[in-house]
Amino acid sequence: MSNNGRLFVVSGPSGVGKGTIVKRLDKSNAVLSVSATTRQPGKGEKNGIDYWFITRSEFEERIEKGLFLEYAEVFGNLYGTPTDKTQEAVESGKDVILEIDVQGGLQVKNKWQEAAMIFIMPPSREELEKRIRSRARDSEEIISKRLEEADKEIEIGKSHYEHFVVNDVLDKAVSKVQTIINSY
Ligand SMILES: Nc1nc2c(ncn2[C@@H]2O[C@H](COP(=O)(O)OP(=O)(O)O)[C@@H](O)[C@H]2O)c(=O)[nH]1
Ligand SMILES: Nc1ncnc2c1ncn2[C@@H]1O[C@H](COP(=O)(O)OP(=O)(O)O)[C@@H](O)[C@H]1O
Repeated sequence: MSNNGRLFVVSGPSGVGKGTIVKRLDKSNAVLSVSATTRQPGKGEKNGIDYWFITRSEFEERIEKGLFLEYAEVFGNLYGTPTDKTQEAVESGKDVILEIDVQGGLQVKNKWQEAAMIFIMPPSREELEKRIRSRARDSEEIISKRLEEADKEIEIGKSHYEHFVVNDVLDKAVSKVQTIINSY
């Protein structure tokens, strides 16, 4: 059928502002995919809205059953995109936005060549560090891990993604991502 929605992968280092950007995209013809994760819910996070919070054994069971479009371990926790919800949305003509890490992004691209790959870049390393700190939820150890990982993610992003948006001024970054989505 011709009126299927499209898949948009949005990746970028932790703290760059992916979550903030995707929340502000036009949802009239697009949905945000809700991932499953084994990490603990953060303050104010709701099951089924921010993530599907499940145990590691439930997650592993779902891997065995082949229920994930992609999954990856990020900072010690498993994260995955449920295939059924994505499929349903796409078949109903909705675009689906996947805010996932680069490992997952590459898996999606392998299975679904038409997926559009968008990478969010920080204006600078200093600004990235500031944003990670501004969330005030990570320990020093986790913060330095996230920064180390950021360099690796950016390298992978540069070689495998098609669209790059620097998240400097938020409104501008949102409209650039929106323009990319609208161009498909
Ligand atoms: N591969 C994959 N990565 C995901 C998924 N959901 C979230 N992530 C990524 O996991 C990382 C950690 O997410 P989270 O715990 O929400 O923290 P934060 O995004 O860094 O604030 C981020 O890079 C997310 O993009 C998913 O379903 N699959
Ligand atoms: N353009 C921006 N300028 C300044 N701060 C931003 C900008 N975009 C996002 N932030 C802030 O940076 C922090 C990390 O953003 P978040 O969306 O949680 O990142 P990610 O989902 O990539 O981990 C949040 O405190 C958010 O409010």
